[in-house]
Order: sequence, then structure tokens, then C-alpha cells
Amino acid sequence: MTIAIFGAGAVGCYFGALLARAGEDVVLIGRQTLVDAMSFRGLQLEKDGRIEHVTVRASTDPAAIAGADLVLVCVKSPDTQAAAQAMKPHLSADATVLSLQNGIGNADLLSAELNRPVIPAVVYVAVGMAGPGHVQHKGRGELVLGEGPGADAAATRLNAAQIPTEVSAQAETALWTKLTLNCAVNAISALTRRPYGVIARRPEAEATFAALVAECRAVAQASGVTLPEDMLDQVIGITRSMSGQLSSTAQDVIAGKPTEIAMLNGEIARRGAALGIDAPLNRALAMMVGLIEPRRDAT
Ligand SMILES: NC(=O)C1=CN([C@@H]2O[C@H](COP(=O)(O)OP(=O)(O)OC[C@H]3O[C@@H](n4cnc5c(N)ncnc54)[C@H](OP(=O)(O)O)[C@@H]3O)[C@@H](O)[C@H]2O)C=CC1
Ligand SMILES: CC(C)(CO)C(=O)C(=O)O
Repeated sequence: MTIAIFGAGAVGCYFGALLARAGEDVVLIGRQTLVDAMSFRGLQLEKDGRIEHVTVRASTDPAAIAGADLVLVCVKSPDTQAAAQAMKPHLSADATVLSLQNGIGNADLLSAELNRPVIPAVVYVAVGMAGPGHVQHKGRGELVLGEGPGADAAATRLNAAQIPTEVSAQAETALWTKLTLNCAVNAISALTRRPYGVIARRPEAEATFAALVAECRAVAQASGVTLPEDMLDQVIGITRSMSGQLSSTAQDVIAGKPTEIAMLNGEIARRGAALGIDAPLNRALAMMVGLIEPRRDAT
């Protein structure tokens, strides 16, 4: 059976490469530049100090997901709705759909557009594209899946491909925890273009992370989610386990692409405002990243 990856960027190419390497039939749906690069030398997976060429099918055509029994959606959040609309006519009735995306609303958005359950996956990995068809792994690589139809079977296949995956009844808390990690580090990395290890060495870093976490905790609590007590330690842990990594937001800024900031710090600021909780640091970071990203309505 086929596994389709919709949105073959850093995350999609990385997990697609591991699945294909484990013998799964994988098809990547991505842009023409990726398909062109892969027609010459397959997918290049740079991991653990070596580059491996992995043979995977790639297409720009959403119809390539037809017949897939597992679909991993790996587009950035602003592209979620368009991706759902492109996939919908081709999706098998019994396919399991996973959202491998940051933020807390993507699985629900996909589910509403596709009219079927979509399982959120919390993604703990540091990857980037070194060039078209060349994915670079810089750290970690685990997934936490929410519960739902097909989740256990998907986890079994992912684990078999050396992708450490667990299914958790606490997926909502895990998504909020990941959102908080992203709110603490992504925008700062994007605005400064510095990797986490460099940021964490600043004397002001820990207090800044703590203040961002406190805002996220208050908004999460008012939304019915209790963040883990060791949230700040988890942020510091990310800066150590992924010290050389630039956030995905930083990678977007550098590539001149729109970012997911509205679904990260922007989400906390917006939800906080709706709940009567002020989140000035998250609001300021969302505004600053918003000002440097390309927008159609920029003046
Ligand atoms: N990179 C990382 O280390 C991590 C990323 N994440 C999250 O994972 C998700 C994916 O991130 P990442 O892989 O970095 O993002 P990328 O931008 O590298 O990958 C997304 C890819 O999908 C493509 N795409 C978008 N829409 C379509 C479409 N309709 N048809 C075909 N291709 C499409 C994009 O092309 P184009 O750019 O041309 O639009 C891009 O190549 C995000 O939510 C991110 O926050 C989570 C943990 C770590
Ligand atoms: C895990 C982390 C923080 C890795 O950089 C990420 O989710 C991102 O960059 O968006």
C-alpha cells in the first residue's frame, strides 16, 4: 500500500525518505523544482554525517495520492486549506490522514475540509532543505500521534521505519506543549537568524523564555489545557538537543516565504485577547515577524 506525503519540504522529505528506505511505497507531492531534482539523483537524505540517495516517486499532481492508504500532510499552516481542497477529490475513502504540522488548528481544519477524521501529529525533529531534493537532518525525529481511526496502524508502520512514534491520549496537551516550544524559540530565531544554541547562551535568554512560557501557560489554562510543570526545562532542552538549528520560521524568513507566525505567537496573542489574557511578548514577536515576512497586503 502507498504512503503519500502531501507537501514535500523538509519534514515531508525527511519522513518520506525514512519510510521509503524501510521498503514502503512512498509518493511525494511537491513542487516542480523538487520533482526535477529528484529525477536526476533521487532524494538525498543527509543524516548522521553521510548522504544517502533514496529512491522515491515524486509528483506535482495532487492526483498522485489516489490509492494511498496513509497520507501525511506536511505543508506549512497557511497552505493547509488549499492542500485539503487539492487532495479531497483524490483521497481514498479508507485512507488515514495525519497532520505533521506545527500549531494547534491544522488537523481540525483538514478534518472540516476533508469531512473525515484527521489525526494530529506532534513533530519533534530538526530538518531543513539544503537544496532541491536534498534534506538535511539536524536532530531528533519523534512523532506523537493523537488517537483516532488508523492511528495505531500508522504508528506501527512509522516505528517499523525507525521513526519513533507513540499514540497518546494526551495529544491536545502535546500540541499545546509543542506550540509553547515554538512560541519560545521560533520567532527569536527568525528575527535574529540565529540557531537555538547561540540564543540560549545570551544571559537574558532564560528569563525571556520563562516570560513567553508564562503567557502561553495562562492562555492554555484558560483554554482547558494544563501545560507540563517542566515546560521551561523543555524549552531549554530544545535549545540543547537542536543547538545548531534555525527554526522553521527562520528558514521561511531566509527563503523569503510567508511564515506560520500567525498560528504560533499570533495564535497565543489572539486567543489570549479573546479570553481577556494579555500576551504582550507573544503579540510583539508575532508583529515583528509579520513585518519582515512577505505579505500580499504589505505597504
Ligand atoms: N522544519 C522543521 O524542522 C520542522 C517543521 N515543523 C512543521 O512541519 C510543517 C512542515 O514544515 P517544513 O517541512 O519545514 O516546511 P517546508 O516549507 O519545507 O515544506 C512544505 C512544502 O510543501 C510545499 N507545498 C505547499 N503547498 C503545496 C501544494 N499545494 N502542492 C505541492 N506542494 C506544496 C511547499 O512548497 P512552497 O514552499 O513552494 O510553497 C514546501 O515545499 C510545518 O507546520 C512546520 O512548522 C515541525 C517541526 C520541525
Ligand atoms: C522543533 C522545532 C522547534 C525545531 O526547530 C520546530 O518545530 C520548528 O522549527 O518549527
